[in-house]
Amino acid sequence: MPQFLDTTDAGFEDAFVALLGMKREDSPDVDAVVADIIADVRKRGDAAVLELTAKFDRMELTADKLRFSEAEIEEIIQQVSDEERAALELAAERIRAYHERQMPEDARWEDAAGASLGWRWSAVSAAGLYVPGGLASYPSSVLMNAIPAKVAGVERLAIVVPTPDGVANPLVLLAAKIAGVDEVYRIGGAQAVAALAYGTETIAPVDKITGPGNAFVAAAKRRVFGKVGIDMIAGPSEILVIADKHNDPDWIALDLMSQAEHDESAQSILITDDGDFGRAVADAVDKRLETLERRAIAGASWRDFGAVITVKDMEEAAALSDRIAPEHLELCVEDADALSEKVTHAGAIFIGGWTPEAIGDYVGGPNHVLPTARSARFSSGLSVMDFLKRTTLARMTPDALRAIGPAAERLAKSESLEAHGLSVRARLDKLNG
Ligand SMILES: NC(=O)c1ccc[n+]([C@@H]2O[C@H](COP(=O)([O-])OP(=O)(O)OC[C@H]3O[C@@H](n4cnc5c(N)ncnc54)[C@H](O)[C@@H]3O)[C@@H](O)[C@H]2O)c1
Ligand SMILES: N[C@H](CO)Cc1c[nH]c[nH+]1
Ligand SMILES: [Zn+2]
Repeated sequence: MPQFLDTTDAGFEDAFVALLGMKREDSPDVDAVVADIIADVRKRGDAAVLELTAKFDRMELTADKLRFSEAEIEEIIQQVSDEERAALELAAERIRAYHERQMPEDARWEDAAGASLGWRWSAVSAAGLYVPGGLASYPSSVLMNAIPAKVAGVERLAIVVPTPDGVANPLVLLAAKIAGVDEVYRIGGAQAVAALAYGTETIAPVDKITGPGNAFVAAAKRRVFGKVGIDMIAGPSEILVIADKHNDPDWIALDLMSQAEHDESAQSILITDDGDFGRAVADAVDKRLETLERRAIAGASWRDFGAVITVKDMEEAAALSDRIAPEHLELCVEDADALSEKVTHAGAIFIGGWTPEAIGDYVGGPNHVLPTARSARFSSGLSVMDFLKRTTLARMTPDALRAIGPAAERLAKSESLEAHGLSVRARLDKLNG
């Protein structure tokens, strides 16, 4: 059973704070394991990656097999049906169209002092894209990672994807081909993140690592940050549904289960202003869990991290939602647009009862790589911006230097940085003859 909370209960605040603080993806145990894995890959390169792949993905490889060859890819993707290919192509098209709109503009202007100022965007040179593959396989995550990178103009795209027991998903490889990925490596977990960050004999290091993954992947990305850039912490999935009693409890139950089935560490929460409706949804979940194929994972996640919270009204629901800062927020209420305006901290909002979160996972257009574990308070879903850097531009004319140079000299003196001040003064002296 998930937790049942009611904001009118005396112990609500403590219980809610405990819910927010649940350790799902940054436990010290996970971090210690990950620290050792990264150190091992840094020290022993391919040899460590091969050993760890044998251990965690039950696959004996040699270094020359770490990367899928072109010929292998072409052979494996023959297994994809026309229907699957069409669905992938539709998804790719919609994701590309959405992300093309995100491209920012360069800027250059002259200000009142006569200085020419601006900025210029440029893509990172090489990106490593993590595609999960442990408990489920994610061709959709190939598209969600690679398409924004391509739109941004990244030159080299390298995917890492675990293939447990050596079983490769043909759709993952086809998605990589559709999106224009250059290299695909059959490795996963912290060892793959370390290989991308530090490089090995066969894997050249990248500049930025993006993509979702389980707790080990999330911890590894935290640890390699600084050596490379990372997008965000996109760990075990989460959904918060705010729903009133006018919904079908079974639809809401399925929406909650859609994220619970990703991982035992996933989290699904329902907030409703009707306690009886909350119970009905929980009953519907139990019923669905009897037959759901992934009931072991979904049931564990629902039992350990799930919650049904009854609130007084939707204002209170929005306030609690902002404290949770969920990865996905579904608003299944009468005026969903109005309620969405009241929410600030969420990775992605799905507005109205006709928008199941799963549409966003595949074909909506927005990215499904989203911040988890309350990091939506300060980060956003994957976008072209994650693959771009902004370089600022400044050009002084003699008049501009005359106008603003003395203030720079004054501030340099105040900071006791003599050479700074002198570098300006030398030019001003020249201008003053
Ligand atoms: N937030 C997002 O945007 C988003 C999107 C898609 C998926 N996800 C999440 O991605 C995750 C995918 O997880 P997954 O497990 O299916 O695949 P994964 O590829 O993230 O993890 C599999 C790897 O984990 C490593 N691993 C497993 N057990 C380990 C252990 N005991 N010690 C060290 N390493 C270990 C192995 O190396 C294995 O290759 C799920 O949590 C899902 O919810 C999140
Ligand atoms: N819901 C996941 C993000 O948390 C993304 C995904 C891919 N496939 C299915 N779901
Ligand atoms: Zn999903």
